[in-house]
Amino acid sequence: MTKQDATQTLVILGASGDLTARLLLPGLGALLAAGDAPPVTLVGAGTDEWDAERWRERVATAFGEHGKAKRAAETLDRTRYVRADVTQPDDLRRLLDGADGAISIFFALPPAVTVKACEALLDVGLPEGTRLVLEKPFGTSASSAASLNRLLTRLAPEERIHRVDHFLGKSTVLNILGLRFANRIFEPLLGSEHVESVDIVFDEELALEGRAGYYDKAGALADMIQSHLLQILALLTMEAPLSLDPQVFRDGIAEALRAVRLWGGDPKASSVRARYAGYAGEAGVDPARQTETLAEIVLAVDNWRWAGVPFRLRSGKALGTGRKEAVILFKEPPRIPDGFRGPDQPDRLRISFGPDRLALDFDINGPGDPFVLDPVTLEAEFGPGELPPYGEVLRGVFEDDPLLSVRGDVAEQCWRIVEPVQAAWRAGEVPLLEYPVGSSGPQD
Ligand SMILES: O=C1O[C@H](COP(=O)(O)O)[C@@H](O)[C@H](O)[C@H]1O
Repeated sequence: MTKQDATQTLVILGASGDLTARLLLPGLGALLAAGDAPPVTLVGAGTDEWDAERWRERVATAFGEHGKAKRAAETLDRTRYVRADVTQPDDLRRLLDGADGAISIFFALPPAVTVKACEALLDVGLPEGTRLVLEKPFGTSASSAASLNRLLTRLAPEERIHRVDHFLGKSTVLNILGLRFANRIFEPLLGSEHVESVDIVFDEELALEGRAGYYDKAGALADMIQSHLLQILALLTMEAPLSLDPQVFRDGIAEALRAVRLWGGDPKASSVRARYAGYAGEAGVDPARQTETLAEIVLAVDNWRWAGVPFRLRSGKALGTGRKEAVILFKEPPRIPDGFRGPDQPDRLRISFGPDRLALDFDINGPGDPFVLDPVTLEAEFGPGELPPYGEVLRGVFEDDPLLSVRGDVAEQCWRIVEPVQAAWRAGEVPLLEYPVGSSGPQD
């Protein structure tokens, strides 16, 4: 039997939630249609009173056209929904009874419920080889992440624990590795000798999209910066790994993040928080909570290569322009020969996360007068990856390959980095600014 023929059971805890419908099931559908997918038995567990037909319809809608592919159609035929309280061992036992082949349990749950479900699983006892797949946010602080890590290691070894960061399944994000480590031309320039600053920006036009229940408790800092943007920062700053072996590669990520601190150590000078006008009145929002919908922090990567280079990480919702890119701004040349005239645009490498594109901005002698400088841009399109990010994440899970999942110590590091900012915000040391919907964010 080949690896592709080995049956898998995917149990989704939190199956009636938004994440399952919006991202997880479409990702599964795409993976099942991709050709080399294993047969997957899908079990959905949630608190809603759904019958089998309602669940099947939900899965079929999320699969869309992919549902016609052989593997996806088989999954649709076999899928079942179980109404369950996933914090109760007896309910969990019922879910796992009769599971085929290797089991993956996906926790699409809020952090507090995830902890309770893991505690209940200790009572159940898991079949050998079970994988645990955990959505972000992984804990709510460095210490809660550490205690969740301790709990998880009582259930499964680290290599079977997949902490999901779907940005690590995005082809452009992964292309940072190819760009840096499969070419000679960029890597020698990446460091404090040549780089002035780095911006990692994920500005969205989207607002809450009916996700207030989750988002209002998380806020932009935890939703985007503590997780996704720090992973991008790690990929941009890590040293060349010896290989893409998960242990080696994730050691590199961990080492990069261990060097990260708040720029200047002062959250008042190095962070901005804001929310869009009208947010407090939206359905499901608790105005007393002071949740930010835009966060910005400046970080230092305090190691030999990057010391002195500020990294600005920013993400916001309901903005006028969806700007999603990492921009590496290079220093001015030491001297431009006398006699050159014209525009002097900064040299920049822009890695865009949607549309997936790479652009290099620099100056050359343009047409006409040879001593007049013209700005030019070299662009390359990446094209989409074979699978959407959640499809890529699930492929890693089914293949027992934790390469694209966040290791336990890394999750703790990411909280360690943002905690001084969270503490200063909670203490009211940094004002909560407001910005109009559709604007470019708070004005200075
Ligand atoms: O995880 C999240 O990511 C999305 C942005 O990622 P995308 O792949 O959908 O572009 C963000 O909108 C959401 O708030 C956050 O939870």
